[in-house]
Amino acid sequence: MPSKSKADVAAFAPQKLDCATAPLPKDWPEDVTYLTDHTYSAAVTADQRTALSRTGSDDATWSQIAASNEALILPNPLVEIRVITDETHPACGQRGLFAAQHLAPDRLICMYLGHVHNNSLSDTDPHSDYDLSLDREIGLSVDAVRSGNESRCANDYRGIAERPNAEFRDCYIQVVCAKRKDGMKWERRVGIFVLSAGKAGKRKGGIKDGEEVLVSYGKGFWEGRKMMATFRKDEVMLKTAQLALNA
Ligand SMILES: C[S@@+](CC[C@H](N)C(=O)[O-])C[C@H]1O[C@@H](n2cnc3c(N)ncnc32)[C@H](O)[C@@H]1O
Repeated sequence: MPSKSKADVAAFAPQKLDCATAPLPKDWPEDVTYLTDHTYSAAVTADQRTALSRTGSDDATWSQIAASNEALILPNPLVEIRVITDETHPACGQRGLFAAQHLAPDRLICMYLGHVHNNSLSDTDPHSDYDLSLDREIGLSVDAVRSGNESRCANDYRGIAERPNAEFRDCYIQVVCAKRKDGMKWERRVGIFVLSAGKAGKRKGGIKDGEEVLVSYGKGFWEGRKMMATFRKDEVMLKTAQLALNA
């Protein structure tokens, strides 16, 4: 297993979360199911599921997140979803994710939850803007278009700020497992983390209370949207993608 950070493992106390009774975050979209954990497509094989809890040589440095981590409380107390009303914001009218308190460098903000599917064409929604690779080697991604948590509201920094203040990072999370002696196992997830302070400490301030949490989707995301917009003759989508690419 990867090395454990003391802060992450000190207070292990698995939470039993109930989707049906968990209160929804403020401004949660009505047509999207709020998830307390991933759901899995029937096309995901037992081997792929098992591979998610197997560790490899590249992941020795990944954080291990205990079930007691504050970012796993529902709704997440570290962030708040807001509908953006600022007309200069490129995602005006949509939602964004904002810090509800100061967030220090490297802190886990939230897990990227959604429907885990395999990367075959038949199990992938090509129109989803919420699909994130979980593990390329295992061939799994997580799509939050119809179900997810606060993380699905994180916008890309382009056209909003000079640079991102957060990033998607691979990690392990403690999950309950009746088959194991100790009743738990580590399973891989992707989380949104505050960027590290950097060697020169330029980002040591982390994310301020009230600041928008901004990640980078990567240039490929916007190039893909540009291509789709051209194909669909969707002028608004094309303009947004071009603006993001120019930013
Ligand atoms: C994962 S969602 C982010 C949350 C989204 N704003 C919402 O309300 O659900 C991705 C979509 O958000 C919008 N978006 C995110 N970052 C943007 C940016 N920098 N400029 C313009 N639109 C952005 C785009 O419509 C994109 O397809």
